[in-house]
Amino acid sequence: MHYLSTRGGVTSIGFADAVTMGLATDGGLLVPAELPRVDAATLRAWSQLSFQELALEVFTPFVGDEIPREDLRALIDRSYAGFSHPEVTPVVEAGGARILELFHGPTAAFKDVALQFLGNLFEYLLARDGGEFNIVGATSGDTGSAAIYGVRGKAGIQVFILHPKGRVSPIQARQMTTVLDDNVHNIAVEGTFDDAQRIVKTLFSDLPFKRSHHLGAVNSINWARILAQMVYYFYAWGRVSGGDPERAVSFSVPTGNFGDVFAGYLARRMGLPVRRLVIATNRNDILTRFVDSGIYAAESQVHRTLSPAMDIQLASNFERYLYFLHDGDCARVRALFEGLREHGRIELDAERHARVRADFDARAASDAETLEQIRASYEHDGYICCPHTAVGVHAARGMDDAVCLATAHPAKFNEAVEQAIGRGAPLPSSLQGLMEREQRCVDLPATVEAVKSEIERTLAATGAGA
Ligand SMILES: Cc1ncc(COP(=O)(O)O)c(C=O)c1O
Ligand SMILES: N[C@@H](CCOP(=O)(O)O)C(=O)O
Repeated sequence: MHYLSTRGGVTSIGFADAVTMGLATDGGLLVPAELPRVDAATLRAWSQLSFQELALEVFTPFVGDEIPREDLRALIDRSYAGFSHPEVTPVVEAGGARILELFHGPTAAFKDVALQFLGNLFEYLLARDGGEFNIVGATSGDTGSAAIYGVRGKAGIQVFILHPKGRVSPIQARQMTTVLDDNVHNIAVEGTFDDAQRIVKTLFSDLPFKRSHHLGAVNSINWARILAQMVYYFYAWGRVSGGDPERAVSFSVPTGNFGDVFAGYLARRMGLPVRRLVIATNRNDILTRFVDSGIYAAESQVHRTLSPAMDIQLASNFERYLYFLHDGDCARVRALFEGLREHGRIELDAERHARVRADFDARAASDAETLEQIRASYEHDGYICCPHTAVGVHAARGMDDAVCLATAHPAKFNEAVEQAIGRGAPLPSSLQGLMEREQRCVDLPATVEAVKSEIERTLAATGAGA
């Protein structure tokens, strides 16, 4: 399998290079040159597999012969051994909905599904090919801790995680800042998640800096994130349909950076029987407005909501979707992003807009609706969902075939949960004792220069880097 950039500046690299490159060197995102098709017989066979066996089958065509099958199997097994549920991502009937629980990993959010694998993959590639990785990532709360848990203590890897100061939940902040391994470096920036993401993308676009400091990406700009997140769509479909290829299901996906729902979109393009894909947003509803109007335009500010991990204006993976929407026309994608930079908007013609509406439904939930959904699910049978999950369950109301993605454990957001139902969710053992532990984090202004010098200073002190 070969990978290319959505903007055309990278035309043919292999899987390992795509994973280590992260953001494409021309500023675009890497996508597979072709998508394998999954036929009805394969779907039937896959529906019988365990999560780990299924991951091996889904990954294989994308990895090609770059990693021997037994090595890939071992990587997958190691990545999911630490999940607390034997099914890894079980589907449950709860709170009056059908829920795909994605929070049974070490940091209690769906990011673990991909980042446990990516951490092990980085380690494998380093052991095989030599070198080092200095990972730089931006987080609105969950990617950060999942990345840190994916690579903490791993030789040859340093990880720098930028989070927006005061804009992640107290538990999310502690999950990151209480990890004191020497290779973990937390940076709280005075700004929003979009500021942090812009800084990270700027560093990756500074090719001399990227190359000399061996930067690696853990955000969903990294293709391996999308690949690993596709697996649970196939898994959930198998559990719900019993493997009947005639039976399509819908998915409702709480959305911020567009990585998760994009993984579902690709799974459908590969042949997974998906009826509707619902983009569920909070008040930061650029994607909902895009589906409704065909116009992608950020508002003047990011709104603080009860689902803070989705307080995002510009969605990273939207570019990958535009690439597929324009049938792989890289010049067109490049022009659209130049237009976004110059005029602050992308506007589709009527024909493309109709295709978007065929690809997705989109609904936004206010904080009041989010609280009301947490309450309704709880009153149904005592099931507590996190506010992000509640946004997705709310968006799926009235759909009888929907699987709602539960993206985080509710105890990570107990302030919102308490507001809704008057009590918090019990803390899983992985989240206990965090508030009492020692922390390490530096505060920085939201500028590229400040972050760059902090990375250089830290790498010089650790003896890693250039
Ligand atoms: C709990 C939670 N739900 C949903 C999302 C949205 O996922 P995505 O960014 O892949 O759209 C995020 C982070 O982005 C998250 O942390
Ligand atoms: N909500 C995310 C934002 C970053 O998204 P990613 O999928 O691109 O890593 C978070 O929790 O950090």
